[in-house]
Amino acid sequence: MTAPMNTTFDIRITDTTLRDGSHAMSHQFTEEHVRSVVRALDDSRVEVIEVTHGDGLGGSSFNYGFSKTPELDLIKAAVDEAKAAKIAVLMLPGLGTIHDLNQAYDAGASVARIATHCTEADVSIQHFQHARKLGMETVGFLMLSHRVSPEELAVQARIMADAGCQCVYVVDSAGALILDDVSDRVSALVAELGDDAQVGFHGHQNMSFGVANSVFAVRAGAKQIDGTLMALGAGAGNSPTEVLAAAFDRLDIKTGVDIQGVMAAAEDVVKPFITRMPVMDRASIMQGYAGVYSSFLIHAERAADRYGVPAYRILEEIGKAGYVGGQEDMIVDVAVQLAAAR
Ligand SMILES: C[C@H](O)CC(=O)C(=O)O
Ligand SMILES: [Mn+2]
Repeated sequence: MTAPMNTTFDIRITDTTLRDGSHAMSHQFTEEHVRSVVRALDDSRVEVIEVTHGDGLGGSSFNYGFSKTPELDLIKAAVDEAKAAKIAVLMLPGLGTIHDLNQAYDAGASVARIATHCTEADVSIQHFQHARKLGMETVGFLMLSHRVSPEELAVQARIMADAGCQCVYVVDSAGALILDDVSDRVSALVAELGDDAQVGFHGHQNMSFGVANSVFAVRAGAKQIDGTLMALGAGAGNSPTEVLAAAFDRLDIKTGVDIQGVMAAAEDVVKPFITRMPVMDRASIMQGYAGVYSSFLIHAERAADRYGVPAYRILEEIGKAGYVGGQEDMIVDVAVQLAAAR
């Protein structure tokens, strides 16, 4: 297996400010945003930096929201700026294609992170095979991992690993998992995958458990952990990279990250350009509580303004309906029904 990470450290932090943070920025990142964030993260020895539209390669669209700057230009800028860090891209099969992956690879991206709903790992098989053929490091994202049991999740992780995935992530897309929920899922994946692939964890702050859940993940055997500067990300945001680095250091879990560097990156580089600070408010807490995909927040807020119904109510109904990523267009339907029922 190609070594997915530097084994000098206990775990590897991947920063996804420039991908998950794209949701909170309504996909309006500029080349200058990318260059300044990559420079700061690279100087702080963060080993992997993800850069893509919030919904992955090819995400810029009417359904998901148009990017201000073509993502290939952002990826090229990141590659140009990074001295040591690897640049990662996310793709959701179907939304992004193998053609998009080839273009990202030609632009210099070296880590392919392929994301599927937690029950649909089989749609990622050809993408992992292709990414490995290109020589890219591979990561699998099992989104909305709270929706299935640890055992069911492990079956899906096995599908990804057999296809060539080198690290399968438990992705808490809704910020719905709490402590043991994370340990149980990570442990199940570690037991299933053994030496065949590592396990990672990607957290959201909707119920304020991002960092604590990441600690539980590491204690259960996770080797890769995601964060974003200033928590910039979908819903109430992600586990903040600067807090993860500091907390892991206090727990003597070695990450290799310069803590002062990422704190400065959050405060001096990212905070000034944030247009909408991620917060734990009624709507985002409801996402965690009702198990709703964090990326739905901005869509629900827009529908709330348009149809005069509260965003938290729209999200509550979406939780009951069990919608998954890709069903962004259904959010308007829910708002219309709530407005009609009023
Ligand atoms: C495409 C999603 O935003 C991926 C992700 O970060 C999550 O599910 O969480
Ligand atoms: Mn996310």
